[in-house]
Amino acid sequence: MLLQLYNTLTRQKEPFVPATPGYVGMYVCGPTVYGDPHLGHARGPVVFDVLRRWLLHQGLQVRYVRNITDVGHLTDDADEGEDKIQKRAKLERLEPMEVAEKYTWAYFDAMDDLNVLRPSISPRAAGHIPEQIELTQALIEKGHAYEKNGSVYFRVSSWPEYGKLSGRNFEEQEAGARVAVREEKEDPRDFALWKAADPEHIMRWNSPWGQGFPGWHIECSAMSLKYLGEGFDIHGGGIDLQFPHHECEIAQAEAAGHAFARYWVHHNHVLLNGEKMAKSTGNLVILRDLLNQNEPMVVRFYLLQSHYRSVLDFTSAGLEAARNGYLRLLGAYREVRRQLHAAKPGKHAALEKALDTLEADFSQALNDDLNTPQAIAAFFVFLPALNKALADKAGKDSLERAEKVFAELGEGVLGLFPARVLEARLGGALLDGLIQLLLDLRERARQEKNFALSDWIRHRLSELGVVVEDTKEGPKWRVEV
Ligand SMILES: Nc1ncnc2c1ncn2[C@@H]1O[C@H](COP(=O)(O)OP(=O)(O)OP(=O)(O)O)[C@@H](O)[C@H]1O
Ligand SMILES: [Zn+2]
Repeated sequence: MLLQLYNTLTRQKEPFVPATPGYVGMYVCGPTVYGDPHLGHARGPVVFDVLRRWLLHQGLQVRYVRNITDVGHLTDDADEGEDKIQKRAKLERLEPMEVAEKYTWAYFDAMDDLNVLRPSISPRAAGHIPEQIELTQALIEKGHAYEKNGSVYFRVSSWPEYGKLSGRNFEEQEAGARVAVREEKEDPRDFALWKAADPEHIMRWNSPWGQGFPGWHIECSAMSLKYLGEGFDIHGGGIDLQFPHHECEIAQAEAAGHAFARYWVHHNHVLLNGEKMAKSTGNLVILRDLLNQNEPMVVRFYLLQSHYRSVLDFTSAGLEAARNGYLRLLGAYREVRRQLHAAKPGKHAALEKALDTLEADFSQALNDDLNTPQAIAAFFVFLPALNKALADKAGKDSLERAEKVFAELGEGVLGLFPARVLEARLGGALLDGLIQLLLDLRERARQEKNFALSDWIRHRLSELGVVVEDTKEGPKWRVEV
């Protein structure tokens, strides 16, 4: 395995070696489902989707867990404020779980449109309360957590390694705990594992410490360990989660005696007007609007055109440029598929050579810390040679190989060419109507026993990639280009 990944924990690129040969366990922090996803929410899922697809392409088996936070994420990261979902529920006059359900599906729908493979497991925090209580109990037993007035806090002073992921020193950790430091905490850096529920708090469960709800960080430690086991391979998320969220996840798991994630991969932010796109500030582009107004693959292509560790400042001009680039690649892929129908056997030397280069450059790019812009660039370098070969009416063997490379790398790994896009019926109702007209003509020719004409119509359609099948219900057609 030649993949090098930048590991936030060691602050360097490292060769990726799975803990168990042949298998990869990967956990990515998912959304807190209290509002419509924005474009920023799509970046992580798309980037980690390509990582997952690249690992699958190497023949590895991947278990990919991406959680849904439906409880415990407060409006203030420093353990204060209201539960984000409960707050939204009051505004929308819904049950908190109705809010969670509504926005979970909005998120999943957007991910489907973006051709993001569904996770192997999408665990919900509210469905894993016993696991979170158990981990909290283990931490109390080991002296790394304490109960106060029905809430439980992690005792940061008992865990010297706290700070190793973010590199934050003592003062900087305190700064993270800024506002309204609760008097019941021994140390301002301590963070909640369990919170006692105020009388008006709706989302509450029984626990050994009375009725309450889990802290935000504990769900990810509990659920990743449950589904991926000790010392699992990759943990991902946005860089805003490095501190405190991921720092706390590590402390909770390791202080309880578990080996935790080995590679920490963090993607950078999508910006709007130079500021982080964020729900809480309203500085955002709603993902659904973008997907309705644009071919979702253009949005995916746009996200992959920058390296995941760089910021991506969203502009309409940038999206427009991505559309042009994407359509050039898609057009070339479609033309390969179209010419395949009529191609004669044989190889095209220059195309073969260009394919060798593309495959080598593509692998090198993705193995270098998932350099998707470089991998996409390899396709653009390939285009002139491909277009020349198409103009030359290249032989079928080479065209088949070109098609395979588009299918396996362009769709299989980058996820840019789902069947939906390849088979899009450009022209919609008019095209449908015209094809139906030709099929009706063919039917008439057959009734008049003019089989030469009916076969000729069918043949000409098939040259255009329209495949006609005679069924009991009459002729059916589909476009294969
Ligand atoms: N602008 C952004 N660019 C990239 N990733 C983002 C952006 N905003 C949020 N994320 C990522 O989306 C995931 C889910 O975020 P979450 O729903 O928990 O809160 P949030 O949306 O970040 O809240 P807010 O938008 O108010 O900052 C996290 O991994 C986070 O890093
Ligand atoms: Zn998490």
